Amino acid sequence: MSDRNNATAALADVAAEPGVAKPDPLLVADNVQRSFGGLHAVDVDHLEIQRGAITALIGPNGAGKTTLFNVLTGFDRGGSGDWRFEGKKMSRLPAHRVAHRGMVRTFQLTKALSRLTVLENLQLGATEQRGEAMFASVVRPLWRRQERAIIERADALLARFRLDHLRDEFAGTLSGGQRKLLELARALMVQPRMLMLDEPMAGVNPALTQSLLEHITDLRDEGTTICFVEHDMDMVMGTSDWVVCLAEGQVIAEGPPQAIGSNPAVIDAYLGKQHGAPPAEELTS
Ligand SMILES: Nc1ncnc2c1ncn2[C@@H]1O[C@H](COP(=O)(O)OP(=O)(O)OP(=O)(O)O)[C@@H](O)[C@H]1O
Repeated sequence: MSDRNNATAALADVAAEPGVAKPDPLLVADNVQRSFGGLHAVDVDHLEIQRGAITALIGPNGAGKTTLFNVLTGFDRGGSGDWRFEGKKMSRLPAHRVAHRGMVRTFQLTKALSRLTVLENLQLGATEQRGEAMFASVVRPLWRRQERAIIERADALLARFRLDHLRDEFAGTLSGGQRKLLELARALMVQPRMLMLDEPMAGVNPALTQSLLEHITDLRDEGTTICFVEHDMDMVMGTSDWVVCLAEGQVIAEGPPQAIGSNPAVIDAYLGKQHGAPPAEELTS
């Protein structure tokens, strides 16, 4: 049985209901809330993410997907609630400690990072997420050993993602798809157990789409749990084992991709919005 079949089989008996329990959850979140002034951007009662599966987080523009990612990964510490990773409390830990425990999110390449080389981006990915820079800088032999290990890992990832020929180029010169691969490689520098991908397909040309999809499913097949936010419904339907739909901060539906495409609450949520609504036929295709 392929790993996608394994992940799908593990979820086969799970009811398609918001907040439903999973057989082997890696992440369990309760009462996660984040408001901006009077706006309840995130208000999730209960959410479980199945270990070893690819979970897509969908929803119309402004549904709260990115905010939920930011709160769970410690990049936005203004939220409240209780969430556990491997059964251990993670709520309100700073991002580097969340990453140290194994939950890492990707970031779009910023202007500042564009001025670093591809290799430097990966080196930074290894240290910033670990929060060990200060300690390491006073223990030089240890620092040198770590630095060598970091470069070896970076080179292995560059080869894996076929970016090795771009190792010493400025990241700003990369194409949209190559940037996405670099973002993925940066996150993998710390060998995460759970990868949170924010719009992995945005700005990727069709030539690189398939290769990016294969990298993501390979990571799942190697045992990494993946959760991604994505507007591209082809990717959601073609890649995910489970889909969670947010609207106005709440989980309004979840289930296997085929069931979500025809779920009336999901179609209503998209059609009720002026922007970011995929046509109904895209949801059901
Ligand atoms: N820093 C902020 N200050 C004020 N409001 C914010 C802030 N961040 C997000 N919001 C608001 O919270 C709501 C949820 O935004 P969020 O970006 O999480 O949605 P999303 O589902 O990721 O949307 P999109 O698909 O368009 O990226 C929106 O109404 C947004 O305007």
